[in-house]
Amino acid sequence: MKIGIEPLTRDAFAPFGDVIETTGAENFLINNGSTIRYHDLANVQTDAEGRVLINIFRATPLEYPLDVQLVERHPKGSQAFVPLNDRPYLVLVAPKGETVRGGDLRAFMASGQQGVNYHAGTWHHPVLALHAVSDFLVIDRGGEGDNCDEFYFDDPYPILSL
Ligand SMILES: NC(=O)N[C@@H](O)C(=O)O
Ligand code: NI
Repeated sequence: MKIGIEPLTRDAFAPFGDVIETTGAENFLINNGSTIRYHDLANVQTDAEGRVLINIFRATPLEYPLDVQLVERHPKGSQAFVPLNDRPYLVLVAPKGETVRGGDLRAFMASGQQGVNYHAGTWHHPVLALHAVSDFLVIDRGGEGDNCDEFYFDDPYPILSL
């Protein structure tokens, strides 16, 4: 069984987190009218013991069709990915919960102008670059304690083809 790949929209992604893009975003002029501020695009979450990190992930594309072996979640905070090379990439998520059913997996094609912010606890596949090594600005939670739960499927599920 293959997952269908959906276009990434705020509404479709709402159960999993935020879409970071200018389209449809609240915005207003600042800097004496020379700059548009696209305001409050994502809910950055961290626990009291953590702090917010700004990172860059340089991701190498995996082999496709992809055997989805695992998803992971970060219970202590959100994790945002913003593409820096204007290249599309894949987002693979599943609803919060203690286990993941393969049938609950959702795949989205993100454009090079769209970032995503996984809310704390959202199951997701590690970053899925396409076509070429791609850089992502990543905003997530740093600090003490384990903040990465992994869930492995009994069988690679499902084949994700492009
Ligand atoms: N492990 C790590 O920092 N990366 C993953 O969380 C990911 O979502 O790519
Ligand atoms: Ni992650």
